[in-house]
Amino acid sequence: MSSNGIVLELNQLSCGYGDTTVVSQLDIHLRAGDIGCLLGPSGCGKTTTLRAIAGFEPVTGGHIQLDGREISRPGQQVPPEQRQIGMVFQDYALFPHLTVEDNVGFGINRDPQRRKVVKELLDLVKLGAYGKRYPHELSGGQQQRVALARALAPDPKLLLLDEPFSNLDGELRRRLSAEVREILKSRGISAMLVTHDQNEAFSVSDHVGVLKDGKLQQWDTPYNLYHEPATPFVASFIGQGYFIRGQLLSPDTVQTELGVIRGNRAYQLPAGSAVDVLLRPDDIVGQEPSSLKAVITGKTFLGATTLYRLQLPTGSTVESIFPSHDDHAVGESVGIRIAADHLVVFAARGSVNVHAQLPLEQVLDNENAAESA
Ligand SMILES: Nc1ncnc2c1ncn2[C@@H]1O[C@H](COP(=O)(O)OP(=O)(O)OP(=O)(O)O)[C@@H](O)[C@H]1O
Repeated sequence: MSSNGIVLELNQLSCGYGDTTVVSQLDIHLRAGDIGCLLGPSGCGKTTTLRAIAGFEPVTGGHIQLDGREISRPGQQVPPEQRQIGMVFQDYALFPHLTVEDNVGFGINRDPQRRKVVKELLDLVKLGAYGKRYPHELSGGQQQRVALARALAPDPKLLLLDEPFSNLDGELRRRLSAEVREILKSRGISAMLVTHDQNEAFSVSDHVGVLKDGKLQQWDTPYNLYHEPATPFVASFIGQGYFIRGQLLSPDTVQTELGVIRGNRAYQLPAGSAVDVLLRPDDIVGQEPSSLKAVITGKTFLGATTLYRLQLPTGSTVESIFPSHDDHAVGESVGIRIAADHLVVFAARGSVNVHAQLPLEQVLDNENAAESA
């Protein structure tokens, strides 16, 4: 680890294919022992970034440092096998003709401790009894655990995981991702994951970078990405929610159709500015009696809770999570109240009409237009 506790640094990193820049001026610092994640829509450059870190793609701008040592810059790069980076791929990529033990020990053939290390790692991934089996005799989840043990055997400085759970489904996927986090944390292993699954990103990682069109929108904790999104894109890509139009009354209060809402900070916009206020389903709760009424237009039963889509008197739509025993029918009018600790506000890109509600897609289109202007 370098003296500042950072294991991986991407500084103004750019890379691409031929003349096409795919990833542009990325700044990411991963602390030693942390699990980072690159998250974003298909084609935003997640895998390209991971491959650049691994040394499979040259960089066209900026540089990458691992453990205080520069490993990539334009025209110069340390070969992948000399980077001390382990990789786990979506398709496991195990050697079919080698036993589980030999797969795990493959990268440490000359290590006198090989047997001991292999045993320890197989125990770590809960496959101690499977050493003599071949990959085709294992389930998908077990094969991925072997791949993880194999990647950890040479004691890498950093582990890269490219969509490691996407060949698995449902419950197994959720369980294995939690297990992998526990394994990495128990050994203090630094890792960077690529996924397009937000739940997976949140359950595995300490920090998540949201990419859009090869640019980093925000590198932050899952909590902050959800509650303090830095851009309208992050606000819409992460979690659920609707924007309603508002007007800033003072640095921390906004007039909206749901009344005056006080935020948790001073917003850097002049009083009177038109703003778009993000309301997540957990920012609106049921309350009876309440002068604030909304009509239920949609209902999704989620088990412990129910997600309701609500229409406000002005026609705007918001969503709200109710405890599931607080059961209502579509068409019913319910009392609500705002319970937003973290009020997320962006400068509105349209008219100052407080009651106008922009569809999210339009907010994003406006943002795109502003970016390319
Ligand atoms: N070998 C290649 N040659 C040329 N273009 C490529 C190559 N690999 C990827 N690209 C392009 O680079 C862009 C980013 O691809 P990348 O695989 O990094 O995206 P991603 O975010 O990982 O997407 P996904 O979630 O779909 O895997 C895409 O437009 C893709 O078409």
